[in-house]
Amino acid sequence: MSELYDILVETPPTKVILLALDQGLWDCERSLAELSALCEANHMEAVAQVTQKRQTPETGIVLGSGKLEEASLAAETLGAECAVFDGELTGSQIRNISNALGGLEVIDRTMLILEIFRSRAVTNEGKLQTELALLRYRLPRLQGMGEALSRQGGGGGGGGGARRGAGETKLELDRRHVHARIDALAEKLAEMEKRRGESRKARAKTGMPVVSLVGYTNVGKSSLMNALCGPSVAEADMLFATLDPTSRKLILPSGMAVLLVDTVGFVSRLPHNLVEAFKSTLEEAAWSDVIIRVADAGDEQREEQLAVTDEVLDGLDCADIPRLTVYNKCDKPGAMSFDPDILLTSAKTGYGLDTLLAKLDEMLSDRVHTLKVLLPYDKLGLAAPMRERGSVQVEEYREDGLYLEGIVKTEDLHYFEGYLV
Ligand SMILES: Nc1nc2c(ncn2[C@@H]2O[C@H](COP(=O)(O)OP(=O)(O)OP(=O)(O)O)[C@@H](O)[C@H]2O)c(=O)[nH]1
Repeated sequence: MSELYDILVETPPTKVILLALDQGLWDCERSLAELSALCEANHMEAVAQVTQKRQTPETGIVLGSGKLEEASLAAETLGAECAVFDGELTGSQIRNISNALGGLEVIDRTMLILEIFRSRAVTNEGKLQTELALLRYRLPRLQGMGEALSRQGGGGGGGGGARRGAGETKLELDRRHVHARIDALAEKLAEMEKRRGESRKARAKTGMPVVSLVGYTNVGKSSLMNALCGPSVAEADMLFATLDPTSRKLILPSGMAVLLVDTVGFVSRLPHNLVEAFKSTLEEAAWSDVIIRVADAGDEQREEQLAVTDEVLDGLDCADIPRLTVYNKCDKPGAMSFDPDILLTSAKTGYGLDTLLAKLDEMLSDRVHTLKVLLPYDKLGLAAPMRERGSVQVEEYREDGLYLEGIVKTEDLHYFEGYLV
């Protein structure tokens, strides 16, 4: 993150012009608003937007030549250095549009999202995955792209030349080199994926129930995590503040300790290669005991977004994991009104957080038991499952042993048979 903040402080945002083709397939205005926020998240400022309503794209240049002339003029007048198209473009479309705009650099929505993911990646695996996704997407589009993206903080971090490819200009990006880099990245990632599986197994052994927060970007997942566990995860009013899953320990009212996992936020029309690239990140959700689907109570599209969230989760083999829906940001003016059947929360004011915790306790209740035990002094090791995977509420060293009152996981119950009080 510090790298990003340095860039934000040092340089003014790159001015860009947004281009969109409105075929009536989705809410174009809303999509452009999201694109503008994406630009902001990548240190770019949208100074104008040019939209054309038409059923079929113009051959080669997508928008009509008159529209592109209009865009070219607006870009020149407003000092835009780059045009961002709200959709996916092929390599030749990028070249053609760039030519029609007098050589202005052209990028597309997917590239922008991939670049944001790359610059926000925290873990080594996240960095490699994002670089791989970006290189794979850029490879057939090398010509026609310029430097606006590469100026947004390429390089740095990620061990030696590990990230050079993603930050270079088109001239430096020799196809052969990119191919070799893609192969090397894919190989390293396969290795890491294997190790990741092993660490998941290790986590499963610790036995703490896992609860993951999933949902669209900016709905307040990191804020909820902070409000529930105390501050520590970076939070920003920009998209994609979270790239890698972050886990924190959360103590429920019953005393049960759970691992709360924050996952990467979804975006509308998530590019296919991006889903692939982040599959292992989203798969965290598949390893949970409970999935909390977070929606923005003030967003009109919340139900559609929840449906997309479910679709993605279903593709990740999560069908049998209980889901809890939380409508966050209920403090916002115009948010949903109170309904006893709906779990409304505000990470900002703390409203509903107690109910959320109680609900988690209820959903996980069959996972734990409350016990009173007296462990003889030669059996003190048995206290470990209660200390590490449950919680100790009363602890007294007595003449005949250690007296404990607390919570243990159901699968640990057998350790205490024979010592119950
Ligand atoms: N009014 C209000 N704003 C909130 C609430 N929760 C979060 N926000 C704001 O919403 C913005 C996004 O919050 P985050 O917690 O970063 O959202 P996220 O879902 O983790 O986003 P990604 O990391 O992009 O997936 C921030 O500006 C928060 O301050 C809330 O309950 N009420």
